[in-house]
Amino acid sequence: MKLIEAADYADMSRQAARMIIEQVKEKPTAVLGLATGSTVLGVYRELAADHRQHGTSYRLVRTVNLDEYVGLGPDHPNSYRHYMNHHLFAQLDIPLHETHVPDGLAADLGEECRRYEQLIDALGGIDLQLLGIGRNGHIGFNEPGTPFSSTTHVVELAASTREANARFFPSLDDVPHYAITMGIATILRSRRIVLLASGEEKAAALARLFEGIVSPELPASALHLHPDVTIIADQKALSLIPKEQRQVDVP
Ligand SMILES: N[C@@H]1[C@@H](O)[C@H](O)[C@@H](COP(=O)(O)O)O[C@@H]1O
Repeated sequence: MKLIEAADYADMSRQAARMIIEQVKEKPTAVLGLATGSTVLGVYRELAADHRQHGTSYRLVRTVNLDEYVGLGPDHPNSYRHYMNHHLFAQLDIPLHETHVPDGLAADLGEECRRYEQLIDALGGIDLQLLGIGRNGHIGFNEPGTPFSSTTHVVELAASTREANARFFPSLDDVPHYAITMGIATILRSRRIVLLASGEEKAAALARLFEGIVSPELPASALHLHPDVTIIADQKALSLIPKEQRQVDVP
């Protein structure tokens, strides 16, 4: 694992966007694995600005998102499909049919999970997967206890995750209880992974990640098993890790 220490949220966002832009320039047909949430919003703003100002093209890029709420469709303002269309896809020249998000309205959710898994393989696998991290160390919606062998599956959201995401909904009761998420094994099949962390509320999860213990109790710790992971974290997210311990070449 490689750590890039960013000064703050804006610096983290710029550095992550730079990596994505370089990936797309190097391989115009790249498959990008994308995430939702607050952390990655700055990255998407940077990509949109770069597209406007410098014309980086996404015409041949394909994308797959990590997860989606069960029961929320593209028109629902809180669905991840809606988020992606609004914050990123509408700002780029990417054809919408080349962007993929699990279908939270699928009648047969098990079948949808199998379809999504096969789709990722059919696209040739993910070149660069962008990740945020939950306060409990989740990646995608893989909550603590999820086996590292998991592929795309339906998950019941932890109470703490529903509470953390309630800020986007009218009330806690409106937050869905279930989601479809890429599994840990799906994420680990990506060729490169970039995990972002910003702010004090992520400091505890990041400190546990830096302890180097590899356990399903901290889903993000599966990233220690991957050969090409870059963490870009700002000073607040790193605040519980003494400077001399900011080495992550473990285990
Ligand atoms: N499913 C999403 C994750 O994909 C996201 O990375 C994480 C952090 O979200 P945020 O960036 O808003 O803190 O939690 C959410 O529940």
